[in-house]
Amino acid sequence: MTITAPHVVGTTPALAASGVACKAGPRTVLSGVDLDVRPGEVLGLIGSNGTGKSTLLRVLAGVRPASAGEVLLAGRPLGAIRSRERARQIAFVAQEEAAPSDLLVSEMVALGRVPHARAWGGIDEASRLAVTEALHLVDLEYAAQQSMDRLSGGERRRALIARGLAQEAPLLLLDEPTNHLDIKHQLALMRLVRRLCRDLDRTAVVALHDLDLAATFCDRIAVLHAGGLFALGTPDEVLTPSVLHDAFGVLATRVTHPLTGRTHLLFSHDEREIHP
Ligand SMILES: Nc1ncnc2c1ncn2[C@@H]1O[C@H](COP(=O)(O)OP(=O)(O)OP(=O)(O)O)[C@@H](O)[C@H]1O
Repeated sequence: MTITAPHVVGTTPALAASGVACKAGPRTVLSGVDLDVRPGEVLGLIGSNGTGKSTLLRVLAGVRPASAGEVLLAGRPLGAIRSRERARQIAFVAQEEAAPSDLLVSEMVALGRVPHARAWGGIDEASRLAVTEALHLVDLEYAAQQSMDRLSGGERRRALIARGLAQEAPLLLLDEPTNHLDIKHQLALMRLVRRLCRDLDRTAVVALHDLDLAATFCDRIAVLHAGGLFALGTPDEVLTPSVLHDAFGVLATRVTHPLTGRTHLLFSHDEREIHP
């Protein structure tokens, strides 16, 4: 498999996992995961259903303990960082979250500012600006004064992402952020993540099912399969017919977009893998 060197010479990884394992009850879901996330990169996390993408993101975010191994945040053991400090450093947007329905959208997004708030302090000007900016970035300013329970599925998703952006944390961990989004907002969101990392010193790990989005917007891609890290490398290195067949059981063909010249993937079933 294409596993690139785990250590980045001369640069402390923004996030590093070494030998990470995680159990769900008695079952080991993930084991032996070694992964460095380079400052400023967008790292895609792909794999078929149940291969542990969400589990790994939760361990990297510090909201689920590893059963073995260690996670380092900018060189510091994650477990040694207090939760408030961690929340200033890591914005984690989970795959599914029941958004509080009795809040206005702007109030919900302002929850992202809690790690920055002073005790007993109200929302300050910096936080107000961060909330407005986050809503603008996800194209949801128009809904700021709406109740959360009035939002569509895609709007709710964008509101939760806005809450993560309002945290202004250098590390973004996004679990299938494009779920529920229409194609325009999927592309806009991934372009935003790309821009935040390239221009604004953020680093992102993004679990994705859409392999074309992963190919287009990620610097590197980690493939999870069979309880571990199966492949890691640039999209060209990793999104090969061979890796995709092993990891997803499908046949993949690379095609060149006639207008952009970019490589895209077409998929078909491997007849041997189809179950009646
Ligand atoms: N709290 C839990 N209790 C029991 N099993 C769990 C728990 N959390 C995760 N698992 C199991 O761990 C495995 C990995 O789940 P996880 O949600 O990390 O996969 P995933 O790659 O994110 O899947 P998907 O693509 O479907 O979102 C699955 O088999 C799941 O059933």
